[in-house]
Amino acid sequence: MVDYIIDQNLAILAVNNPPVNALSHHVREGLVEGIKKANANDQVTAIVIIGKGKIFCSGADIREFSNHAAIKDPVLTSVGHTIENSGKPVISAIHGNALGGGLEVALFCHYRIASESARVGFPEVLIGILPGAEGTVRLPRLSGLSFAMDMIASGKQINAKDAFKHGILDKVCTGNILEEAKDFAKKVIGQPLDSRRLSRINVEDASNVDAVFEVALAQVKKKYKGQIAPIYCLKSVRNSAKMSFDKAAAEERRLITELMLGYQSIALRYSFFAERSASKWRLPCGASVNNTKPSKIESTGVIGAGTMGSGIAVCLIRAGIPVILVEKDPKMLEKGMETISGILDGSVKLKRMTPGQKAKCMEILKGATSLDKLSNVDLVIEAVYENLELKRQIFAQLDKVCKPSTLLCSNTSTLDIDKIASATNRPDKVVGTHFFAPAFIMRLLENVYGSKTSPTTVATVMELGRRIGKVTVLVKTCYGFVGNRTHQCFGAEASFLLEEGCLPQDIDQVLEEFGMAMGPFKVSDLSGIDVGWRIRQEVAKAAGFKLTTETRYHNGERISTVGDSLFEMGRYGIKTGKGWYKYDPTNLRKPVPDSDVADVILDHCAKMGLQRCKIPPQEIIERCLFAAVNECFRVLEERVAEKPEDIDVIWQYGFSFPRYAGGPMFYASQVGLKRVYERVCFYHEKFPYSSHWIPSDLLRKLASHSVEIPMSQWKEFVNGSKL
Ligand SMILES: CCCCCCCC/C=C\C=C\CC(=O)SCCNC(=O)CCNC(=O)[C@H](O)C(C)(C)COP(=O)(O)OP(=O)(O)OC[C@H]1O[C@@H](n2cnc3c(N)ncnc32)[C@H](O)[C@@H]1OP(=O)(O)O
Repeated sequence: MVDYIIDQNLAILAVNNPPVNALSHHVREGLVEGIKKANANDQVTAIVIIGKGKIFCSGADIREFSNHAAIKDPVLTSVGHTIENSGKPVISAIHGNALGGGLEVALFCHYRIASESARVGFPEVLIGILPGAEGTVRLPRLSGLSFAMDMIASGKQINAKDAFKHGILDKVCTGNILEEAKDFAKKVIGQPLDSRRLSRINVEDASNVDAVFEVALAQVKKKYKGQIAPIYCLKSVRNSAKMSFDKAAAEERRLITELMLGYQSIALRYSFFAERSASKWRLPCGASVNNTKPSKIESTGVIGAGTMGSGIAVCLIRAGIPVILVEKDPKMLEKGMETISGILDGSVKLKRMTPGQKAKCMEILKGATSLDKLSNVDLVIEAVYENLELKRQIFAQLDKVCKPSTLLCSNTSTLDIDKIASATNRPDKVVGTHFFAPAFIMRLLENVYGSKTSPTTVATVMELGRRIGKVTVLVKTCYGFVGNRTHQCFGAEASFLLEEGCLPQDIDQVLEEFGMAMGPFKVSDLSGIDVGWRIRQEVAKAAGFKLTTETRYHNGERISTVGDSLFEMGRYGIKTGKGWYKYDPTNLRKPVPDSDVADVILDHCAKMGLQRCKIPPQEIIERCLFAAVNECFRVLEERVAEKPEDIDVIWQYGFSFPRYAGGPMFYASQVGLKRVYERVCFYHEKFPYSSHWIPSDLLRKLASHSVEIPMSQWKEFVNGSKL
């Protein structure tokens, strides 16, 4: 796992642990052996540590952390001490990335050089820990306190040029990194090493540490609300200036141990792997990412120049994929093109894109008013409003107009893909591509297969998601798919809580304190109360009844229409300056609780004869989350989602579920399924008119076991395969 190569008078230690050169046990062993061997060889005058493949080193092997008691010697700090104490100079030669423990290895070395394109960083905070092999004690000795606090607490990666500027690197190389490392090594042979050993030098500006810490702490608390690790990162860097090197390193060890055993880090490590596992799709027929090739997509069409269509077009052109945007009303088309241009202008303003890049994007965007213009594209995404008949008409027409190989995708957020596909003669090439609004910002893409969608079609839209930078999850068709179907239960309970005693701000506050980026009523104001109203009207129409503000039940199912009263008052949310909250036109980001809304709610309750009472925060959390969790288990049971990780990724990226709480499925696993099941049964008894409280069979089966079944085994209980 570490290749030992002698090249003239140099020993080259090449870390060889694909795919990302993580510091697994054998790598750590190999580094220690290599350093010792090189020191014992009189012919060797200097040592170079380099990574094989595309990367220097991605850091500690995160998988080892789940069984940290079994982490075998040598641990990374003793590897590092062997490197630092080497009597011969050790140079790290960085290309690709040096992350976390990988950067720590470099900081143990006497010299660090890197390719121009290399990036370095301490992403540990993103998995809820801190750099635990003296990174928090060593970095400030090179870069100063303020920079170290920012870099470690944010987890951001910086490029080689910036790393050089901040003292982390000794040289930025333009040529072959190994050749440059060899030349560099020859120049430093024989030079004294003590001043190059970071454990022997002091932190500059140590006297300022408390002031620097307070400023950084205030920023971190605001930016990473609710998260523990960023604060511990700052504390550990502060220690580096207040204590001896050895004492600060021992404290760092104590802090990382505490973090690693904590709930947030366990959830964040789970989230890291869940996100990666989502891309490993598999269909019930056995086709999977490993055995199915995507088709080539070189041109696309997007139908509908409204908010969604424009947003989707931005995602495609930003990735260099040409788009024909079709909108039958020329004025709407013009407006859509302007919206797209405006979105890209925003990116230029934020320096996420140069004006030249914007111009290139606009060059590959064409407008059209007829579907005929899509005859030759490889893939079409329909993004018209949510109406099954309209979508079926469009798909039937596309089937006639487009070449036989064109994939036909719908951005429907709820409708059955099979019903759309059956309007065509190519149901194998019909698939759902459900973007979340605003499509050019939200990273989630929920791809939906129908009963006839082919593996190649699935592979193609999964690959398209990757190409446009989305976190892409595959699910099976059903009403609302995974995201909206499970989130609807969450929203329904939030509305019922309004009818029983809460105000919007009470519910939002509790759920924000739980960790949601925004409570459901702030989200509703942002997305538009009119949008929710329209969806509810469509659903009622499809179900054959008229929904009014008087409706309380349909088919024995409780319905809350309190939001519809706001719609009727023209309170659509931020866009009208009033919704669940009121907004000062000069500060639309700040929702202000509105006594008029309280009056509407109280009035609604009085009219409906609903008794109000005080509802404790714990009930708010349970009602919203457990209702969703129960539905998530049903989704798993019906194999709408293939694995619990897929559901959690959808909630994190679609509904801002806090990553440090994992997702509804992970959360349920931590609460304990027995407890979750008991509470679902309790609410089912209390609220018999909400079918989302009917306990899921899968949840019942799992909860009936005397020991908790690990998440990785839940799938085995689907379809009665295990009892
Ligand atoms: C109880 C107390 C005990 C205390 C013991 C404390 C000991 C502490 C000592 C040292 C501590 C050091 C801390 C660390 O170093 S933590 C790790 C920090 N590093 C990271 O977080 C990097 C994470 N990885 C990435 O950001 C990316 O993977 C990247 C390296 C940029 C590559 O990206 P990309 O090319 O897009 O590839 P993927 O992300 O898809 O990854 C490919 C596969 O590799 C797996 N992977 C990646 N990094 C790691 C890793 N560090 N450990 C294990 N596995 C890793 C990833 O899951 C993919 O796997 P698969 O293909 O199976 O999905």
